[in-house]
Amino acid sequence: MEDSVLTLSGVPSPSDAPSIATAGTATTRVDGIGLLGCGTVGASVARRLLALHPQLVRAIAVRDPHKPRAVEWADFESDPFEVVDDPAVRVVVECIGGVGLARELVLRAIARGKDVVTANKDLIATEGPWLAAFAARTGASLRYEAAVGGAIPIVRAMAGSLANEDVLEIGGVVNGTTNFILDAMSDGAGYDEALAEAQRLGYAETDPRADVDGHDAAHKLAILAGLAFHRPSVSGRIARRGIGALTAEDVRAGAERGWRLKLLAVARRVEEPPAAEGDRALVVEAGVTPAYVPADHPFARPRGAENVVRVVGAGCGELLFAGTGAGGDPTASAVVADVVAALESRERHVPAHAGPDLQTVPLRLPAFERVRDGVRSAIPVWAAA
Ligand SMILES: NC(=O)C1=CN([C@@H]2O[C@H](COP(=O)(O)OP(=O)(O)OC[C@H]3O[C@@H](n4cnc5c(N)ncnc54)[C@H](OP(=O)(O)O)[C@@H]3O)[C@@H](O)[C@H]2O)C=CC1
Ligand SMILES: N[C@@H](CC=O)C(=O)O
Repeated sequence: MEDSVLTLSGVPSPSDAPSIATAGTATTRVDGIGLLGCGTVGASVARRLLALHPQLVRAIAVRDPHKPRAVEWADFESDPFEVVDDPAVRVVVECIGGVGLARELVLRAIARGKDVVTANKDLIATEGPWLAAFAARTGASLRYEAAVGGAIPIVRAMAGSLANEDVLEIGGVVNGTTNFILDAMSDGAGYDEALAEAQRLGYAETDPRADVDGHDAAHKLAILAGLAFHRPSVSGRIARRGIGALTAEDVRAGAERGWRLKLLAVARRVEEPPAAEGDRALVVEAGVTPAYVPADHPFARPRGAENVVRVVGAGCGELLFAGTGAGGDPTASAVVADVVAALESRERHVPAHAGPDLQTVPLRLPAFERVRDGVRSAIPVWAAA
């Protein structure tokens, strides 16, 4: 039983998990909240939680407790493990990011049966499938609405209202930083100045290469695809191209034809091989790529740090989820909703997927090719309905 949880097919199985898993799984009965990280997202979360539930916030851990912050809190902790271990903390809110320390902290919280809320798409898109299975074993819950689309409630919609939909396609514009940059470039700004502004506004990841190289969008697409197609799905298998090589000339060439240049992240069903031993295998085309989008298409609409996720289902038809996809306050809105759901335990947490991993093949789109100054460029065009 233990092995089946820790070795989900094709998903990395951290070697330290068994010892942590057996370290203690007692579920606490308190309602305290422990916040890990108080940066762009964490500070907004702290302000919202302190306004809503001041008596429930037990501890906030940061790297540098002496740094000035716009959060009214007297005693910042420097040891996040102490916050996780605090018997008064039942809900651990991870806003540190990355897959090193954050992963250790989330594992520890789950091992102790505590509810975990995280905005960390990197962690969920690389280890989410087995973390969810691990949480199911210890009685913990794992919620990550903020990991995709900032304030847009797409994770909850996919895990709840659309859980039984036959999804044919999911995706769209899921990275606010790159959308902000491409938008600014179409208004005449330079790439570097637009990126610097996105960083100043708190949209970009700590290392902005995660945004511009398409990693962040691939993480979000893996999470969406897992939810849409009910299969363990990790971002390392998603074909990815970023926006770093795009020029103002590329933006202009599209605009002349009525197209906007967007970083798209889309997964769509292409085939379904015959059932094997009761488990349906499922293949989807998935990719992150810059693409020209006709100006009247929903994918062309996001401005600045906005995102749009389109779900196309056999039953529901086309559904659009749009809104602010990055920044402290919009992301905190989703984090706090998860915290309240965990406190009230009134909604089931995001399900652990079973069965064979989602099989992905690269997204195929027609390309617009042109030669300028002897250099050939080919940028895909989103021509689908
Ligand atoms: N920014 C955004 O728009 C969005 C971000 N996210 C995700 O939210 C998460 C946080 O992002 P963001 O707020 O932008 O990141 P920041 O870099 O602004 O904040 C990170 C926080 O983690 C703290 N931290 C780092 N190391 C430690 C440590 N060893 N012990 C305790 N605390 C530590 C930092 O402390 P200190 O302040 O002392 O340096 C800081 O408060 C990431 O997973 C990100 O991908 C999700 C959606 C949107
Ligand atoms: N860096 C991310 C932040 C939100 O997820 C983005 O730009 O979308």
